[in-house]
Amino acid sequence: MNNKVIVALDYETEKEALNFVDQIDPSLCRLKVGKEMFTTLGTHFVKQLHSRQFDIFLDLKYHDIPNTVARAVRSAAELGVWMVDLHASGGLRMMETAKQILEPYGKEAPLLIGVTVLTSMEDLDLLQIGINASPMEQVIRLAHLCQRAGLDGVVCSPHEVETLRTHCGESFKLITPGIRPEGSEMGDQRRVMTPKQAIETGADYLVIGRPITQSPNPFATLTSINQSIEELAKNNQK
Ligand SMILES: O=c1ccn([C@@H]2O[C@H](COP(=O)(O)O)[C@@H](O)[C@H]2O)c(=O)[nH]1
Repeated sequence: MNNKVIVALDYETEKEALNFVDQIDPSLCRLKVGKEMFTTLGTHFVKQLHSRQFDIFLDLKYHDIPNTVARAVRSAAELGVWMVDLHASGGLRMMETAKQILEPYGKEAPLLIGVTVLTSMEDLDLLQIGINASPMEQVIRLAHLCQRAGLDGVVCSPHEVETLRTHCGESFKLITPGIRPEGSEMGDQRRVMTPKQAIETGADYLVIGRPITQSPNPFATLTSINQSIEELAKNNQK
């Protein structure tokens, strides 16, 4: 079971998404349902993926007042997703309230993850929204806040993984979008690494969308990424 790759299912239609999903199985990857597909298809789509036994990361990046976010997180828990996220910049009280509402679910609760600084952002983007800090500084600050709120981990770029591992410890989950296999287009992403580099730096999970979903052969691309990760693991065991 390769547990490291989470494929971002950012398709326009259910048909396109299921066409890909039906070529793969849960031993190859987990799946991320984000704003585009959830807004179009809703919980029905997540249930369809669950019926195929996939672990689902519901990536809706909640950012609202504490009560609203907590109730949305509870709905995600009721849906049975494996992981759900919120924007850490929503603040400590928002995150603590979301964590508390998951208490009755015990071990069945989804992993609750804080989004730090979007991987599409660099220094200038932060300055434009009034944050006079580098992405690294802001990610560290928000990751500490997430830990204080009792969250299970953060979304960050692969560039911050090594530093966060030192600051936040081994069990704090580090989820990294901004993954670009060699030769693939950056698109809107800014803080990127290849799958191999991201694993080497210590990321727990790699979120990969367009390099797989827009590949002429998504199955082959996913397989080749998995192979490169497995080779690394084998080499590290030697
Ligand atoms: O900081 C973030 C947080 C979330 N994402 C999401 O990950 C995927 C990445 O897709 P690519 O096509 O591989 O760029 C996408 O669904 C984003 O919403 C992120 O990129 N950065």
